[in-house]
Amino acid sequence: MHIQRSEEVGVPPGLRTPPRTPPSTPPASPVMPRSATRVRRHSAGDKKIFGIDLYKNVLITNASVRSEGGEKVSGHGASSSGSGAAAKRRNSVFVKRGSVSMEPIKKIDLDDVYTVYKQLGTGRFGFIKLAEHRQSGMKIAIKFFPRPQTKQVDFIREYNYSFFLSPHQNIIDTYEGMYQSSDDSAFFFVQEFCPRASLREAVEATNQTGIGEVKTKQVFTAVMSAIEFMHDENLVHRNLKAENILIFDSNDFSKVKVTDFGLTRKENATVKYLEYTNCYMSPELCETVANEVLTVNKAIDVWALGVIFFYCLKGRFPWQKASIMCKPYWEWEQWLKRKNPTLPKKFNSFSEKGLKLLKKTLTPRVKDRWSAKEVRKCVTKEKLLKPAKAKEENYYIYIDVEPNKKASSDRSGDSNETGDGKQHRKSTVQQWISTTLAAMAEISEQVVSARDDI
Ligand SMILES: Nc1ncnc2c1ncn2[C@@H]1O[C@H](COP(=O)(O)OP(=O)(O)OP(=O)(O)O)[C@@H](O)[C@H]1O
Repeated sequence: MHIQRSEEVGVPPGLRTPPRTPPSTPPASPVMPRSATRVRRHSAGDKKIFGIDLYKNVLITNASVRSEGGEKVSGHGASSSGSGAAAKRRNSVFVKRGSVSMEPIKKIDLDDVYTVYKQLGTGRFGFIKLAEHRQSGMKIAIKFFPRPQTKQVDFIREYNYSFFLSPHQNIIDTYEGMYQSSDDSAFFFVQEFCPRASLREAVEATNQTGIGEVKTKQVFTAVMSAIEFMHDENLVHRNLKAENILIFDSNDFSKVKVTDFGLTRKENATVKYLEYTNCYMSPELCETVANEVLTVNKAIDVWALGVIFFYCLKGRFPWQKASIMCKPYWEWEQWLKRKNPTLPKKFNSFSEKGLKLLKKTLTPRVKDRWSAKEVRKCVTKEKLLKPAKAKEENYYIYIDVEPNKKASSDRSGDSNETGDGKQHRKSTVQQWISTTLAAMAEISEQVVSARDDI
């Protein structure tokens, strides 16, 4: 299936759609991103159009990826088992060979088409370089996937999600075409270049003060539009982080786009967990052991959004890892579970609604997490921080604690800590140590039993 581009409005010369059959000579130019066509922007109606056209293709790709030995996707009934029904389904997939998702990977000599400049970023799976399209002089970003480390199916999947999500105004534009360097060293595809910075760099530039409420609202309006769009289509990004949010203008943050769809999967797909954690990962991800199979859930993205929200406003991360072995996380969890009456100090500057957003995104109970829509409503409509004067006060103390403990917890924000306060703090640390030790013992038991299962 190919989406028609009858009117290629505003396309620079030389950036037209390529012929559907692969040219015998290397393409003279990258081709236009889907968003350069006259595809109307994100609205309820558009989603329907995309839902039929775009995502059928993404599903096809997923199915073809499955049949080539990729991960299993539950919910669509396909498997690589080779049963009669599955074979039939695979056939129907291959009938679609003329579709964009099945187009060939073209081998080109990079230097014939582009002048490649500096590296813009590196990730776990590849690297991005700034380049200039020789024919048009246009600056573009090339995403490289080194071979042989990158499996072809992973490259095709990422290209397809990136390309088909491109029409959304808050998602990076990906130009049509999958390529392979002539020396076989890498696969690559081409994206629009973001000349400014990622959200990570923007926040780091504030020296741990955060980008403030106005810019946070701007960033979240854009990001939530993209994520709501993906979630409505039952796609989960799975790698939301400040590095993957690109800011095109550093002054008012009016153009913000989400990138990196390398881990994007359909909701309910089953994936193997790899031994890797970062500070955006939810506790259910941090708790898994290597090679454990997980079901993809939108709540993974919602947790990461909570971390990004905190990061934007505070200029630092709430914790390194959402595990009770990480004290800052443990303290937050204890407060959420009402086991500790005192809100950790780093959350004091949030307004009642800002704190509610954190409670409803950074909750270990997956079922209690908000939807992307609820996050967007709260961020865009509510006041997120307390007025500057009130920031030092600690309003959020649960009242259902023993009276003698309450006296000390009320004063926990004071620098002149009393004996009671010190005692309380000491017992909190002791409690954390004993919980951590117990959890470590439990986890090592789980690891042993997981190995025994194999
Ligand atoms: N179009 C672009 N323009 C400018 N910079 C970009 C662009 N795309 C990505 N970058 C920068 O390069 C970094 C790495 O890119 P990307 O996240 O796509 O790689 P990755 O290998 O998928 O990384 P990860 O380890 O997160 O999976 C990004 O964090 C971003 O800061």
